[in-house]
Amino acid sequence: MESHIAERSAQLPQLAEPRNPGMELDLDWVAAVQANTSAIERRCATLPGRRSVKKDHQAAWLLKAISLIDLTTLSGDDTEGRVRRLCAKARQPVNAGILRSLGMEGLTTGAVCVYHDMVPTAVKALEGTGIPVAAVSTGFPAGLSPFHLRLAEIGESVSAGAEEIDIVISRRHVLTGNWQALYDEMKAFRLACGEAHVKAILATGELGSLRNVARASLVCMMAGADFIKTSTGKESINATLPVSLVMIRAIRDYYDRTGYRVGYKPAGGISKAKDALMYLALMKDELGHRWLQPDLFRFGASSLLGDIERQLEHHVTGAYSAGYRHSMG
Ligand SMILES: O=C[C@H](O)COP(=O)(O)O
Repeated sequence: MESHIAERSAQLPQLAEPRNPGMELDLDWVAAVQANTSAIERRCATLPGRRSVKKDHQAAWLLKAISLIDLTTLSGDDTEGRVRRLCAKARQPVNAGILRSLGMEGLTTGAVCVYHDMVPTAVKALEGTGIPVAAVSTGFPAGLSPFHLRLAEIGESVSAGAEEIDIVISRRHVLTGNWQALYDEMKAFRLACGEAHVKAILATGELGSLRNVARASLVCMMAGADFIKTSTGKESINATLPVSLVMIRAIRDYYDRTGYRVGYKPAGGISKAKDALMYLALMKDELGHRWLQPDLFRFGASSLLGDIERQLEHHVTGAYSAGYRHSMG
């Protein structure tokens, strides 16, 4: 059992994906974008029943999910100690004995995601591991600080060693249909990131309609986003399956039209292993295996890993441990 679980969860050899360079803003394409809400909701309603994977398959998918987590702490009371503990968890996400028995020693999370002030601590704690640090930026979560400060914040996080920058867009540009302003803003953010990869947080729960989500996704990709991400985790509605379907299909359309693969990051409120499996099934159905690699898919999650660890422990030992035994920070 062990070796084939490891085999099934092994990542594809690292593929060199060219970065999305973006393109001119194509307002005709943006205007033509539609989202059929009832068809999208019908499609998502079929997911929970149809896609349950069992036993060894489930363990393999859960191990895969771990490699795709941006292990996150974004709290006002974050301390260096909490971030160091989180980084230790990113380096060894599951109890060593369990990983050994599943043949998955060396497994890590996809990244660690923190506020700017915590970047140096995380970079130091992850030295030599190859695990990147992601910084939320641009006045996260509201994104309403002065524009020049939002650009400067990106630069400071990159200088401090963040390899990934999660920016927040100005929701008002979407709500007022000012696609040029959204495009210009996103383009400036991408430029400020330099070599660091940029994830565009749309805050979908605040965009008013699925059509707006689809159009904002497209404009951010046109402006050079490496990833599009649902939420900050601070909106009252965060990642959902319908929003994910809309964003994933926007990614597919963009790929079909330009040949560039953009990544997807659902974030906020994903805390159960079974929910993670549903997202992975959706990705596989809509975009295929290539999009299940850390360079093209991440979960933004602060507590998902704890539940996955519990499920894996149950898989190996037959018993569930209490949730408090799997705290993150
Ligand atoms: O980007 C990540 C989110 O802020 C995490 O949200 P969560 O705490 O609901 O998992």
